[in-house]
Amino acid sequence: MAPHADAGANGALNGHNRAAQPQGDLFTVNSPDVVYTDESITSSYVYRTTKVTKAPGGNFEATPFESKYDFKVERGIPKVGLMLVGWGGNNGSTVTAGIIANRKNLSWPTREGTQRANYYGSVLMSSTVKLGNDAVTGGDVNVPFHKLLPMVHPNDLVLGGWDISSMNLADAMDRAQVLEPTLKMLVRKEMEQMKPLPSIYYPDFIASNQGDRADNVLPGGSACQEHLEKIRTDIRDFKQRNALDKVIVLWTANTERYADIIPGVNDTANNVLAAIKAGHDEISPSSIFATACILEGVPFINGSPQNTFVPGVISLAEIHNSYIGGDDFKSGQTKMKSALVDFLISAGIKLTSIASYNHLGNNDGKNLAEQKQFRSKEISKSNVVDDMVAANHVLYAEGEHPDHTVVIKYMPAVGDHKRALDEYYGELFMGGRQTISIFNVCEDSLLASPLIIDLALVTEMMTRISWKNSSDEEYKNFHPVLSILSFMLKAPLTPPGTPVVNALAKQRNALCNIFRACVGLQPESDMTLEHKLF
Ligand SMILES: NC(=O)c1ccc[n+]([C@@H]2O[C@H](COP(=O)([O-])OP(=O)(O)OC[C@H]3O[C@@H](n4cnc5c(N)ncnc54)[C@H](O)[C@@H]3O)[C@@H](O)[C@H]2O)c1
Ligand SMILES: O=P([O-])([O-])O[C@@H]1[C@@H](O)[C@H](O)[C@@H](O)[C@H](O)[C@@H]1O
Repeated sequence: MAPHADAGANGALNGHNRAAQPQGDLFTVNSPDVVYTDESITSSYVYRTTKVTKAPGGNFEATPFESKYDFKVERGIPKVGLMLVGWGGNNGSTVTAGIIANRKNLSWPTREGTQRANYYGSVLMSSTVKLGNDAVTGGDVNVPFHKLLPMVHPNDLVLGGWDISSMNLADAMDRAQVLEPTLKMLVRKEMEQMKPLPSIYYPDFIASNQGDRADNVLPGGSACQEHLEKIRTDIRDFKQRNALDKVIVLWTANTERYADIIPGVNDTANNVLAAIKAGHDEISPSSIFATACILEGVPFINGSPQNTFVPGVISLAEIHNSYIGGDDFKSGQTKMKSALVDFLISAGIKLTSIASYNHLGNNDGKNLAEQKQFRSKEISKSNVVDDMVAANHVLYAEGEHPDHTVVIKYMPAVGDHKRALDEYYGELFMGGRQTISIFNVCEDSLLASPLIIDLALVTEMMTRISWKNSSDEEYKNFHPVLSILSFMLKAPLTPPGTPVVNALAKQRNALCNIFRACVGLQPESDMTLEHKLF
């Protein structure tokens, strides 16, 4: 166990902080509201908001409001398995190779010189957050995001999963054509031993052009209880075989078509379970995976845009208090959009049209070449500006919004190196016009793989955080729908009836400030009054 924390800069560590820091903690919070034990960090937190009411005359009345919450974080770092659905795909094989390369601290020759393994593109592993200001100099003190709480390190993730293609992960890595041969050589031996489990394959849900790789499928061509039970067994076996403390399942398989919402079939938890038992053909493979995970109490995250979480699956997650999250990794073109649109509109510039075109040549692009699968992606890529537009009624009247079009074309020649071309067109002061054109080569799998890591690590961290109203006795989980994951996702799933936030900065702030609250720290306001009030 690490030695006791040194006295803080002001030498004022109180008795609460006497517990030794477990290996890896970068800081302790010196506050009577934060208590450290070897097992947990508990904090009493005042959550300050502003309640707004509309006065009779039409003006608003703003009232500061305080809620008192207690948070508890389990400090012990568990042994975690990450099971990927679609493990043999571009993202699955790339993230696997990346974790192996980091775990072994590999470096390899490239035409630009020696490249070292890294986790660039992971907000947790490669970005920092402001902890506070140096008590002596007043300068900002920034710490790695993943050091805010005692998080699992991605190097320690045990990887497994399923694929309808039987290809081992080394050959899948070759098929993906994402990584340098010099790197592939260094991880090939370990990846050759990695073979995806056979999976559920209902041809109607993904493009017909995917049939040629489906040589690793469970028998039976539509929803059935046997498939549900097989996936549950696979999860339990993987956990037991690897002596894991917990498992997380993440969908990075092909984009499915939307499932029709059918009363009596997938509208309630019981109806979904009954429909699976009856073999109803409108239950998708991804919904079966989600149901299996919920029944096993294993978090399930959807990295694709389809409506895996039909109402009945969401209800099932609520009943079983099991975490789900999604949808659709926010990796390149849309991530840029969620930042740029927020910047432009919050700067008072009236965006009037957004044209988003891209072409790519990987298997994802091949699957999206069919209309039903493209439609799933078009929906997730189109709704990302809604909250930012609706928040600015100075620029936009009720119901008014920019023209917005999304085009995706399959061009095999460019492989995983997706070309995104965007035009943002808007109105300026006194009738001026602005045109912003962006040409963005998004390396699809190299951008998505770190998001898989962030989604897995944040989800696992949430399983070790509980909360209660300060007046309550019992701690409890957050709501089963993990909207805290939104920074990594195009179409964030939120608890029923709650608003969707797409603005990238707000999403990152929410993630950071919730983690800060778990150790009793208020949000970083950026007011820096200490540098203004002289
Ligand atoms: N930048 C990105 O790569 C990015 C961004 C956002 C979303 N996504 C989504 O992530 C998913 C994966 O992307 P990718 O580039 O790795 O695609 P990919 O086609 O290379 O990989 C998908 C894998 O899933 C497998 N598969 C299909 N149906 C399956 C099933 N029912 N069970 C198990 N495996 C199944 C396929 O055989 C394939 O190996 C896609 O849905 C894509 O839209 C990708
Ligand atoms: O995240 P992003 O770059 O906006 O969106 C991407 C799409 O533009 C691309 O066509 C698709 O293949 C990827 O799966 C991803 O969804």
